[in-house]
Amino acid sequence: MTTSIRGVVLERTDAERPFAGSRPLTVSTLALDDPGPGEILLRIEAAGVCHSDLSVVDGNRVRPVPMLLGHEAAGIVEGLGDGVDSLAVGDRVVMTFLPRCGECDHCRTDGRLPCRVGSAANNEGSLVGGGSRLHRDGETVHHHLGVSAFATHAVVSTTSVVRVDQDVPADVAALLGCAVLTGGGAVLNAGRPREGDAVLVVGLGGVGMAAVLVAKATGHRVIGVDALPSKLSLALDLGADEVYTPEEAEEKVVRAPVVIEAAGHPRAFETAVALTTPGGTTVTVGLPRPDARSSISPLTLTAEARTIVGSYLGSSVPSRDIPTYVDLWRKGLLPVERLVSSTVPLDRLNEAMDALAAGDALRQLIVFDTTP
Ligand SMILES: NC(=O)c1ccc[n+]([C@@H]2O[C@H](COP(=O)([O-])OP(=O)(O)OC[C@H]3O[C@@H](n4cnc5c(N)ncnc54)[C@H](O)[C@@H]3O)[C@@H](O)[C@H]2O)c1
Ligand SMILES: [Zn+2]
Ligand SMILES: [Zn+2]
Repeated sequence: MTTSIRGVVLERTDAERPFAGSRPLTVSTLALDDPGPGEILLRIEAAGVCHSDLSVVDGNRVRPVPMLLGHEAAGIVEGLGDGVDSLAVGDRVVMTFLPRCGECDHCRTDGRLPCRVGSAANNEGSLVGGGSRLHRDGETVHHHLGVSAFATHAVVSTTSVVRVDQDVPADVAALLGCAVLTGGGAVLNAGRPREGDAVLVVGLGGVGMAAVLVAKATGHRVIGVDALPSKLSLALDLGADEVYTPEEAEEKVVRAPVVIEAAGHPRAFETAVALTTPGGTTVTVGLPRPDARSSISPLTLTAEARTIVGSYLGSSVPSRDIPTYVDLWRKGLLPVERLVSSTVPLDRLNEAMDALAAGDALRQLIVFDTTP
């Protein structure tokens, strides 16, 4: 059995983006297989547009095509595969972009290393159960990061989701799955600021701004750095204490003991290291092109005892960390919904990618008609 769905498929990568006038994303009707053992069928409620989707479109992250994009989303469980007893039909879940087997050597590092099994499936564009559940006119369409949420429905592994209570609205739940887990985890799991430490964030998109919110929610002074003045004023609105362009920050010798790089640009990584105080930690979250190279002096690490930490999915264990963010949100300390800069219909995804590439958006959210 299959379900007929509507979804946004990337037909080919588009290195000419932005503003090339090319339209590599099309809305297609696809056949979605029933969930297999350990899998669930979800009705998607809301999905955010992240730079990691754009990076597949522009070829910076090389993935197999055709691929149904979207990896930051929330949905309602509509069907259960064999052996699924941890979830019930009607549950709301946060989708996370790295399935977690919970048993491999990487999963035993408490979130520091991305699950081996999940990473291998993500690189192939398949589900951890093997193969794809998405087809179009007899052709296989690949999954994006085990999620593929730019669609009316999805089939995913239960290891890709975390259940949340119904009081957490769909827009908040969606953003918890990538921006908040990644930006928040970069601060709490990887940067680990001590009481009184300032947190500096380089790159104030959806992920960096989530880092700003989580750092503020946990009592830290926050410094925001971005190349775009519009992002600096937004960061002040969201609670940053000070904001600078990279040039201003270097000129004024602004420094912090925990610095998060969330830009995905080699120059931003250099800025992040330069703005880290001696003895401090630079956490790099951005995913630049594979051939990108940065230049830093090894001496700034040795003689001044700095640490550089890489962090994927915020070094998170999603089932442990999402409830923490939900608690902060319930207390009014983490206004996740403020990361939504606009809502877009499914058939405007090409324009949404252009807006993101131009720096004109934080999180653009696709919302679906949720009447059953
Ligand atoms: N590690 C992970 O698990 C993970 C998860 C999600 C996203 N990402 C990556 O994190 C990065 C940020 O994602 P996003 O969705 O927030 O992107 P975004 O495009 O919304 O934001 C990036 C921001 O960086 C700024 N920027 C670019 N170059 C800069 C520079 N040299 N100095 C200062 N600021 C600069 C841009 O103006 C923009 O505001 C991307 O590379 C994305 O692929 C990583
Ligand atoms: Zn993402
Ligand atoms: Zn694992």
